[in-house]
Amino acid sequence: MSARKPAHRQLAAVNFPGPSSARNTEMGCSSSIPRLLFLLLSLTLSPAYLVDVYAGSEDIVGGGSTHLYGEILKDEAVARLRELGEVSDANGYLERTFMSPASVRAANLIRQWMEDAGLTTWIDAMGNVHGRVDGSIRGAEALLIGSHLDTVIDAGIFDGSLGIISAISALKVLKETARLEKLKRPVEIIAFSDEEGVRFQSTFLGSAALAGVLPASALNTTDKSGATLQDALKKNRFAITEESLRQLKYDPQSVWGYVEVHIEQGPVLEWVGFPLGVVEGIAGQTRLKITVSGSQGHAGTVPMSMRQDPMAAAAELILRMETICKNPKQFLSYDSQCNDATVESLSNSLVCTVGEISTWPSASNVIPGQVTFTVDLRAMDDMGREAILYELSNQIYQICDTRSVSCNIDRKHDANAVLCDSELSSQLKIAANAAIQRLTGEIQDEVPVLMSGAGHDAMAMAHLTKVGMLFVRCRGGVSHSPAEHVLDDDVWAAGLAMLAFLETHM
Ligand SMILES: NC(=O)N[C@H](N)C(=O)O
Repeated sequence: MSARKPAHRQLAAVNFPGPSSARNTEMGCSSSIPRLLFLLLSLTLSPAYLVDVYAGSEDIVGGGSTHLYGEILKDEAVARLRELGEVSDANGYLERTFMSPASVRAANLIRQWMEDAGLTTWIDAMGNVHGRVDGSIRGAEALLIGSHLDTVIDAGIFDGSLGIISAISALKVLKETARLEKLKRPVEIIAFSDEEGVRFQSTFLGSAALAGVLPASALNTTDKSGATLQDALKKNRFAITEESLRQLKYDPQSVWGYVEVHIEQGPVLEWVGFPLGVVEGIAGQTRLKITVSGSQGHAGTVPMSMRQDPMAAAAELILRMETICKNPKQFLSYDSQCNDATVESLSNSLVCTVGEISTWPSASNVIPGQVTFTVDLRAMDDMGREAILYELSNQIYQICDTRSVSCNIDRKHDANAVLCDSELSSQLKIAANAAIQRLTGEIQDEVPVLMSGAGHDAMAMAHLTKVGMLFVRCRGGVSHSPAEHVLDDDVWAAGLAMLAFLETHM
């Protein structure tokens, strides 16, 4: 890896607390929910507020005791998370992007663990790892459980991996207790090959292929080195063609639903003192690549008044974007598309980020000829997100005109907001409550219900089937950072919740 790792500052990611019951079925202009209200309510109601609910849990439940399967759901799961966290393409930090050597090693490791849990395994043409056990009822629809094996650059070890490992552990418990064959429906764990979208900028490659929403044109998308997605797969002996991509799509009739466990990546569960939460919905997202082209020149000779400097233009564009995203209300005109509800929803959920920027030719004594940067924009309200994108584009073109540089906006990725299935969510809530009760020996308040600001494979899988998600508390809400941390006991709680959920399918 060429980049040197800089010193880290910790920043908490943000998820949006949601109301305590699943009901709002519309993500358009009318989806206005006072989300902070729920958080405040939870803070008042929860006796465990800001308290580690497992303080002293070893005494209460006897760490590693058989009935709570601590050896598998906690000790082994944590050891595996650490082992997988070492599988990296970089020296000294975690980086595992789509089809990299480390991601291939990770896929093989996960496959071994799936086999150890008694599952039949295979790796498909998009590099997704599958582990499946048949159900006792012939022809029953399958329960799919998944998360992703790829990571961001300088990642934490729980993002994605926790969902895969907690599911494998829960199934391993069923195997060890001779209950695997009691499952009525087939259960299939899928470790998706790409969710972060770091290499090709188009996220959910693995899950979108299985859901049948990855267009054939995606095979020609290029990474920074100019390699296509198809090349990247071919290099690892996955001979994907348009036809084989089509064949990856699951028949919706053969699938019962999709469930995903994931770290929260935000601070709410920690605030309210719960290890687990149920996800009500996931924010929609758009990724843009903006290219600003100006006039390349000598840093010492071109007078300031004669410059067409794309770097200064990019700086202005980025600051304008920040202003719009901080105050959407000031920039949107109210019409039938954009009413009070949309604006309120945007005010609560809109976030915009420039995470990557590059310049050409990138030398201190050269006025750049070109600057390219990414924009990641998310909101719970899809119409509101469109309205912001429209406003942002207008402002970008205006600024570029004024500065006599040219701008190109390339829309690299879009995913609409998704609502989790209410029935699946209640089942997950019951499972999470059961897990917490079994671990603490106490009856707690109901597990919280949250909105997710982060994107998940569940967004792609929602095109195929109903989806449900369980969040796991992480320290300080920090994610996409090596400081990401989940308590061992919370890993245990996640495994127990998955086990309780699987037991309802027996
Ligand atoms: N869970 C995640 O971090 N997912 C995405 N890749 C994202 O939100 O960008």
